[in-house]
Formats: sequence, C-alpha cells, structure tokens
Amino acid sequence: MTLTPLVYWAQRHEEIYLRVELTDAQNIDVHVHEKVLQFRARGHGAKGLNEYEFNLEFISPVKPEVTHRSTQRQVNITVRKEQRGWWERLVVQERKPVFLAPDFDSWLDDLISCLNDFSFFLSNISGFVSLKTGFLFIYNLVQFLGFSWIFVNMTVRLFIFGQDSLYDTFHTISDVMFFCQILAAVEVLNAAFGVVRTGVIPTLIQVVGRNFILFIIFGSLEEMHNRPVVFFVFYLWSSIEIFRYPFYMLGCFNTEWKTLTWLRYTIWIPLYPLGVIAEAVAVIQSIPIFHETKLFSIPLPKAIGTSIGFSYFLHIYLVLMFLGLFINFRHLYKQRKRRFRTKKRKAN
Ligand SMILES: CCCCCCCCCCCCC/C=C/C(=O)SCCNC(=O)CCNC(=O)[C@H](O)C(C)(C)COP(=O)(O)OP(=O)(O)OC[C@H]1O[C@@H](n2cnc3c(N)ncnc32)[C@H](O)[C@@H]1OP(=O)(O)O
Repeated sequence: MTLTPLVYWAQRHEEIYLRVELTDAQNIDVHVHEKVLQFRARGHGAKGLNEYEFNLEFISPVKPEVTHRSTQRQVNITVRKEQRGWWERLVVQERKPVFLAPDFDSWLDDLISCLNDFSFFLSNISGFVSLKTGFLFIYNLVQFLGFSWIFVNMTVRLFIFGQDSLYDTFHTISDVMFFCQILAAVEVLNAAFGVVRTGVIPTLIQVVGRNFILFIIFGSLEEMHNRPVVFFVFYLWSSIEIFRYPFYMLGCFNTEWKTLTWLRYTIWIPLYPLGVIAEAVAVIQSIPIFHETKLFSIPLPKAIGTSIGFSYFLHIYLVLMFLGLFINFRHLYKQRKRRFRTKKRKAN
C-alpha cells in the first residue's frame, strides 16, 4: 500500500511552496514532468518510518526545474510557475486530495510582508505628498475631467450635428457644468484661507460672475435654454479650463510643461474678453424675458403701485461685468508677467 505524507501548500505570484511533513527524510526523489509533480522519500511520517510518495497535477503549467531542501522536521519544495499570476487552486481536480492542506503559516508570512510593504510605501509617499498637495491634485483632476468632458462632448456634437448642436447645449451639458461650477466655490475658499497663492477678489469675481450667468440667466429662464449663446459661453469657459487645471496639477508636484504654462498664461488674452462679451449677450437677451415674466422683481408698497424689475439690476450688472473684466484682466496680466519674468531670471 502507498503511504502519503501530509503536504501543506502556499503560493506567491511566481512560485508554489510545498511543505512535506516527513522527519529525517532520505532518498528524496522529486521531479516535475509537464504539469505533474512526483515525490518519493523515506522518512518518519504519520505511519512511522516508511516509504512515502504522492503525485500532484497542477492546475496550470510550471517550469520543469524543482528545488527542495530537507530539514530535520520537513521537506520544503519550491516550484516556479510558467506564467506569473495567482492560481485559484493548486490542483487540476476540484476536490483537493485529502493529504493536501493550505499552509496558513506561509500565507500569514505573506500577509505580514504585504502589510510591511504597504506601510513602507505609505510612509514613503507621505514624505512628499502632503495632505494639501493631495487635496489640490484631486480637486484639479476632477475639474479637469469635468471640463474636458464638456469640451470634447461639445466639439464632437458640433462636428456631427453642425449648427443644430448650438441649440441644445444646455440640455446636454448643463448638469456637468453645474457640478464643476458649484465645486469651483472651493477656489474662493482656497484663496481666502491661503491654501494657494492668489488673490481672493479676482477668484470671487470669476466664480460669482460665472455662477450668476449659469444659475440665474440660464438656469432660471427656460426661454434661454435653447439659445446658441449658451454654446458660446460654455465653450469659452471650458477652452481655458482644459489648460488651467492640468497646469495646476503639474504645479502640485513642482513640475511644469512649458507649452502648457505658455497656453495657461496666454490664451486668456483672447478668451477672457470673448467670454465676457458672450456673457453680456446672454444678459442682454435675458432682459426682455425678466421684464415680461417679472421673475425676481421686488414688489413695492401699494401706494407707489409698481415693482422694481430684475431687468434694472441687469443693466447695472452689465457695467459690473466690464469692471470685473478689467480687474481680472489686470490680475492675469500681472500673473503672466510675474511668471515669465521669474522664468527669464532663472534662465539667466
Ligand atoms: C465680489 C463679487 C462681484 C461680482 C461681480 C460680478 C462681475 C463678474 C464679471 C466677470 C465675469 C467673468 C466671468 C468669466 C468668464 C470667463 O471665464 S471667460 C473664459 C476665459 N476665462 C479665463 O481666462 C479666466 C480663467 N480663470 C482664472 O485664470 C482664475 O480663475 C483667476 C482667479 C482669474 C486667476 O487665477 P490665479 O489663481 O490668480 O492665477 P494663477 O497664476 O493661475 O495662480 C496663482 C498661484 O496659485 C496656484 N494655484 C491657483 N489655483 C490652484 C489650484 N487650484 N491648485 C494648485 N495651485 C493653484 C498657482 O499654481 C500659482 O502658484 P505659483 O505658480 O506658485 O505662482
């Protein structure tokens, strides 16, 4: 009758480990042919001193060379997998042989070494990725993905549907634009709490200005939803942001790509005035609608007998817009000069 020893097994991505429970093993013969490992040895097992043997047909191919090392208590066998990867089980048959069991000690060693590697990795990255950098990077990444989606979607629709695409921009794009612009409030907080080196006023003008157009002019008036002006405003906003946010993302790691830096600090020169002109057109188009619908108008006491229409405020807003454009244009011009002056100095 053939006696089989107890065999414990474990795996790594590249190797299989077998631990054969035989003490003082001698005449060890272990080899692999195709996917089958054959083991034979004499030693002290469950049935005392005897000849013990077993065969294992692996679930996947292994390399023909096997290494083994015998200690007083056991025989350790290492087999290399043909292809790197994780096996769902060791042997080809679904019911594992009765003499085979998982080697929990080895799995535990694996887990501990994995945890050690992971904590080493964490302690390493925390050295150079601070919480602030991580937060800014994720914020800029989310904005970049949002605005890229908007820009690509609008461009593709323009190519496919031509002029028709100008009329349904709000229905197809507004949800993502709402998300990105609400999130942009974070930039005002970043400036206010000194998370980034920038002025609060220019950021506030930018965020409040855009959100006014998005939520009040477009969002609250259904009559504006199908107007082509929505297309121009969204396209101009997203054209700058697909360069601005990746520029900040690289900046988080003190890296820069010269072309991107140049684009970030240059394309606002035509885009900002065009953006404000598009926004002004939207405001002008909305004035008669607010006038007719009396939406947001402030009722006055009966004695006076009328109300202050929101359209009056919009006339004032039109002036504020160009004031805002002036403040931000000057701010961006200074930022541009500062950026390129520092570069030139560094180059000298
Ligand atoms: C008080 C409310 C009044 C309301 C009145 C309303 C009137 C509104 C009228 C105006 C309407 C404007 C509407 C907008 C229209 C358009 O957008 S049109 C399309 C074209 N638009 C643009 O070109 C403008 C794009 N926007 C911006 O550039 C900014 O929002 C800005 C605030 C105007 C300027 O940015 P700023 O941050 O000051 O400049 P930078 O040089 O890029 O940054 C300075 C440093 O800070 C770092 N930094 C900034 N932000 C981040 C970030 N998110 N993540 C990481 N780092 C950041 C940046 O790297 C710089 O650091 P250094 O390199 O070390 O200097």
